[in-house]
Amino acid sequence: MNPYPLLVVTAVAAEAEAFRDLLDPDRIVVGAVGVGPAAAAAGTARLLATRDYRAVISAGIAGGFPGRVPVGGLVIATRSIAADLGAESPGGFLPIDELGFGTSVLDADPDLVKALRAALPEAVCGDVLTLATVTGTGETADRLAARFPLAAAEAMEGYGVAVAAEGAGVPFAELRAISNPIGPRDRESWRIPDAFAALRAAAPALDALP
Ligand SMILES: O=C(O)c1cccc(C(=O)CC[C@H]2O[C@@H](n3cnc4c(=O)[nH]cnc43)[C@H](O)[C@@H]2O)c1
Repeated sequence: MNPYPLLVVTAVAAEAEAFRDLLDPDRIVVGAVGVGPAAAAAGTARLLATRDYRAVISAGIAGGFPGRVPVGGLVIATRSIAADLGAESPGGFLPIDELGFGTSVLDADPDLVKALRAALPEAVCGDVLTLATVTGTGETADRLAARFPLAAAEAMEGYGVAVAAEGAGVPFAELRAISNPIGPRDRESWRIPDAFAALRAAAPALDALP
């Protein structure tokens, strides 16, 4: 058995507190590193530099693509995709992959995904988009859904955590609980307690990861 702890990275303290008390601190370290891909990458890199970890998980709440995952549901990322990293053009969005500046798509570690799927059979598996701007119109939601037919959710940190994990040579995965549908902004309707309940229900699955 790998002796090193698992690192679970959330954006805000409330997400970390949602399940920290359910996890053995000797086996799983939970850290809140800030909102957005830059804070996620910098904060994860800082934590990974302090000690050895066997894997890193980006976890927290997210928006879900309507019809692909329900509010209150869980999403296991097969890939974390920086959906707004690239350039606009008259012919459409050009990801950095097409600009020759690396990749906007990072695969989750297959062994972690397999273990999460086994422990959370009710979770949806799909791409999770990382955006610096929360989608707030139906037009943007439709455009993203068409550009990313395999995307189940969007959040603001996964790709940043994945970049830091890749830089440190540590396996990465992303687990999201859906607090709101992606679409016209209606912050009052976000069901954060339901998403936190889903995160708490997923705590044993984190404990079971290799
Ligand atoms: O208001 C609260 O009680 C509260 C508690 C925990 C977290 C929050 C946040 O607003 C955290 C922002 C966090 O949420 C992710 N998120 C959630 N829905 C979406 C979305 O539709 N699009 C993008 N990101 C979303 C995101 O990862 C942020 O870090 C509030």
